[in-house]
Amino acid sequence: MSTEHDASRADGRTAAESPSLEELERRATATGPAYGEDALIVCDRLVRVFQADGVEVQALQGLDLLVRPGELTALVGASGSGKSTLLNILAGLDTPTAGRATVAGCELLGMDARARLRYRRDTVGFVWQRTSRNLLPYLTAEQNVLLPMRLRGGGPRGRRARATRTARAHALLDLLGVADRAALRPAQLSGGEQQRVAIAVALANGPSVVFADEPTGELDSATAAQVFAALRRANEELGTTVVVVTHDRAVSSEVNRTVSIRDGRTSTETLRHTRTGEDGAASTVTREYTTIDRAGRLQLPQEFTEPLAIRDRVLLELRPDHIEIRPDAPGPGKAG
Ligand SMILES: Nc1ncnc2c1ncn2[C@@H]1O[C@H](COP(=O)(O)OP(=O)(O)OP(=O)(O)O)[C@@H](O)[C@H]1O
Repeated sequence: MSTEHDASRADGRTAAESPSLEELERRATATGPAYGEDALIVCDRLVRVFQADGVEVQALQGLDLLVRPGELTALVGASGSGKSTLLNILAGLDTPTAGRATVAGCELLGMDARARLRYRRDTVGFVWQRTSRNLLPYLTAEQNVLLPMRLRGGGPRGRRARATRTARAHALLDLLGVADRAALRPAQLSGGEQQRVAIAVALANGPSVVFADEPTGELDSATAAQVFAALRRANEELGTTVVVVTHDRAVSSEVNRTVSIRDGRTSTETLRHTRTGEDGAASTVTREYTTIDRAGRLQLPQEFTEPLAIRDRVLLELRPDHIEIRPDAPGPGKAG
């Protein structure tokens, strides 16, 4: 028997459309887990509206995103979809018009200047597209990595502490495959080497998350693959959560989770994992998902709706393990 039939009422409205008073009371008092309770990054209905020449631009339109500790996530999307706006908010450089954003327990909306400074110095690390924004040109690679540790201050002083910091800088440069470049200045390094040193700088103070905004935008594809490999190594070896923003869809093959942003909202998500077959051979399985926002809204991709001429409304049927979505049946007037 169809669940659609079960859910129908005499007034033609379904139980979901017209819940009973008891159901409304139950929903109001239900205390499920808080949204994003186990996530490191929580974006809850983020809205960012810009005013440009009297025109309102809705860069983020209620964006929901959860990133769990230890994930390596790519955010992809067309130009203008809202990626940089989101990253600027998560970086603490901009504030949303509405909604909530939390990173490693820090509420980004209510932070005063001092908390914001601490957040940017200790909790998060950044790698930007332009290498000149990442590295100081008059310092060597090693000195660049040491700088955030020095600026942090507060720790032990003296020769021993200096030796510990230097050893950490070397270990990070080594992890990222640029230890032999430690004594060189940025101008003496290739673009890919500069970005790998920049990742070491971002990791210097042991942040919970590294945000990278188009870190391979100025690199050829072979060099870009090396930089992605360095980000992956940081993620795997140090457990650092990494979020990479890019318009390059090819990164999907480099990371386990790719979230697409469309019109200021998350729209689809691709997950990759490795499966070992019965013969012991490993293969990569990739699945694409459509995301459902907190209000239960689902964006149906055009390639699904067009062939079935789906418009305006659809019929939903609840099955034991899935939901069926059907085109609206032709009305009496239309049926031949
Ligand atoms: N400061 C601003 N003032 C006015 N409009 C802005 C501002 N910043 C961004 N926008 C608008 O917000 C929308 C989203 O921009 P955003 O830069 O976040 O997109 P994006 O996905 O990062 O694009 P790209 O890949 O080209 O960098 C665009 O329509 C953009 O024009």
